[in-house]
Amino acid sequence: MSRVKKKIYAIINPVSGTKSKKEVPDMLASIDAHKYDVHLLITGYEGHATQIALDAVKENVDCVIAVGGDGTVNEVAKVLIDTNVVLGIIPSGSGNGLARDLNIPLNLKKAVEIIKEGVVSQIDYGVANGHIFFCTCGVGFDALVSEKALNQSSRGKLMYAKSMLDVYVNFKPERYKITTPDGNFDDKSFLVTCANASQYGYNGFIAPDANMQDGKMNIAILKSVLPMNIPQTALQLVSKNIGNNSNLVEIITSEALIERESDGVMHLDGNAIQTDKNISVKIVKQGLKVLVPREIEKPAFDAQSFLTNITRWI
Ligand SMILES: Nc1ncnc2c1ncn2[C@@H]1O[C@H](COP(=O)(O)OP(=O)(O)OP(=O)(O)O)[C@@H](O)[C@H]1O
Repeated sequence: MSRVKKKIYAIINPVSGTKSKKEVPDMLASIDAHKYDVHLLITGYEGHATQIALDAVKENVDCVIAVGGDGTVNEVAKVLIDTNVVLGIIPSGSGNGLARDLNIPLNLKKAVEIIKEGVVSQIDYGVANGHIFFCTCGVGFDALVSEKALNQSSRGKLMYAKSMLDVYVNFKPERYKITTPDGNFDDKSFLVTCANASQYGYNGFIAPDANMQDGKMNIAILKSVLPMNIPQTALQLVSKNIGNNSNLVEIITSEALIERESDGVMHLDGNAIQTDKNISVKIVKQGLKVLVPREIEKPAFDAQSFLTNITRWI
C-alpha cells in the first residue's frame, strides 16, 4: 500500500553556528501538513545526526533536512548517498559552504521555501580514505586550522580567524606527492584541497570553477603563502580570483593518490580527523539527491557581492 503523506525528518544541531534556532520549528510548521509529516529531532552529541539519518533511511522517509552547518550536513548526507532519500538543507552553521555553493539562502524563511518547492538535483560526493565529503577535503594549512577549531568553545568567523593566525605562526610546509590520471605534483606545499564544491564556506573560494555535477574534483595546491602575500591571497579567495595566484597549481580529476611524509590530520568539510600517510581520494558522480533552488547556476562575479564579502570579513 502506498503512503499518502511524505515523511520528513528535520535534524536540528542546537550548537551549530552562532544564531538561535528557536524559530526553526515554527517555520517548519508552515510546510503543508496535508502532504507532509514533519518530525523534528534535536541532536544531543557529535555524530547523533548520523544515527538519526540512519534510522530515517531504515524507515524509508522521503527527505531528511539538516539544520546546521557543513558538519551537520556531512553527518546526515553521508548516510543518504546512493539512496532515494533526499537531503534538505536549512543553513544554520558558521561557514555553510555546501548551502552557499548550492545557492540555498541563509535566510531561514527563504531556505524553508526551497524545501517546499521540492526541486531535486543530484550532486557529486567525494571519498577520502573511506570518509565521505561533499564540499572539500584537504591536508596542510586548512586541515590544521580545522583541527585547531575542533578544540574551541566558540564558533564563527572570529574563532576561525584566530585559529588561522595561531596555525600560521608555527606552520611548516610538508611535501606532497599527488598522482592522478590527469596530472601529477611533487613538492612542498602550504595546502592541498580536493574541492568538489567551489568554496570552504564563508565564501572563501579555493576552486571557483569546481562543479558539483561533473564527476570531478578540482585539486587546488597552494605552494606557499608568505606573510606579505596574506592580504592578496585572502582577497583572491573572496573575489573568486585564486586562479591568478602564481603559487596555485590546479589539477581537475576524478581520482587521486596523495602521499605525504607521515600520517596526520586531514579535514573533510572542515571537520578534522587523523588519517594515514597516504590518502586515496575519488569523486562519485551525482550520488546525492538534494533540494535546491530552481536555478542552480552560480551567479557571475559582481562587484557588489565582492565588496560585501570583504566588508563581512573585516
Ligand atoms: N548537541 C550537541 N552538542 C555538541 N556538539 C554537537 C551537538 N550536536 C551536533 N554536534 C556537533 O557540532 C559540530 C558542529 O556542527 P556544524 O559543523 O554543523 O556547525 P558549524 O561548525 O558552526 O558550521 P560550519 O561547519 O558550516 O562551519 C558537528 O561536528 C556536530 O557533530
